[in-house]
Amino acid sequence: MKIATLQMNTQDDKAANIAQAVSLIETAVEAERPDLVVLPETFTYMGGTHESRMAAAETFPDGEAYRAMQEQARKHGIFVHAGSMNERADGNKSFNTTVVFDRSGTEVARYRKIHLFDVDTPGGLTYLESETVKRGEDIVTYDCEGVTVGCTICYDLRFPELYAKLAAAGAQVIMVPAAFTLQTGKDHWEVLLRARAIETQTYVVACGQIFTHDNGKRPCYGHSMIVDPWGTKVADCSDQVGFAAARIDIGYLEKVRGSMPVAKHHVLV
Ligand SMILES: O=C(O)CNC(=O)[C@H](CS)NC(=O)CCC(=O)C(=O)O
Repeated sequence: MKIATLQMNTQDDKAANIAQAVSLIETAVEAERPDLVVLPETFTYMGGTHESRMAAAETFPDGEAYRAMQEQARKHGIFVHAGSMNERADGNKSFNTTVVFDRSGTEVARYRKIHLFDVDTPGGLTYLESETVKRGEDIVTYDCEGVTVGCTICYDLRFPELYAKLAAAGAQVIMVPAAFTLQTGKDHWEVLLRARAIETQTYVVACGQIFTHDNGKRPCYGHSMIVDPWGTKVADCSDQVGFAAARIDIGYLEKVRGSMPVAKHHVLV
């Protein structure tokens, strides 16, 4: 199984964002022949006002972005892990939702971000995601032709208990679509991704936003990467709009888990 992580720069023009995603999928499919592609958090819309974001939010399955990603899955015969899209919720809020399509374009998973980013970052930018987003409650995994894939989004990365639960549910690959900030990302992103991969002995596939959003006000860190179950980075998008790919080797994962069976050695939980 081969996965490509597609690093984007999303702005406040939904049609242009969908076009950027489609173009990256086409190029990555041509170059890498992946079985699965993953897109970043809120790849359909970033910036704007609360009103314009709500206008760009969708109901599924009739939303424009939903249908475009479903069509890409079907057209190329690949799994599309559509990082996240704003899904309309009650009370003038949305869910921050991943939808996954299989090779036929059938929806196989839907995950709503559990941990919301209400944080003052060191650079002085304040984020209050819970003001506009409703949090999800369910832990989600899906089967990708014999490989179990777990869903997380961005700030979820800081909560290892979620990753432990996904691993306990059988996850061999854990996805992390994100819009990680430059301020936090430069010091924490790779450390956290590699730690989650090492402690769960899974492939961690991270897919971020790069450059600025919201009229230059919000820089994201990029460095979408794939980390293997030993904690080694095996692919990195660096700091550009583009993609990186890696092969998921379940034999290697089993070897790592077999020689160091940490899942069987927990005594405090
Ligand atoms: O709101 C949008 O437009 C897209 N979503 C985001 O940017 C989200 C919520 S504000 N960002 C994060 O979760 C960053 C986490 C992070 O950077 C960290 O944990 O350090």
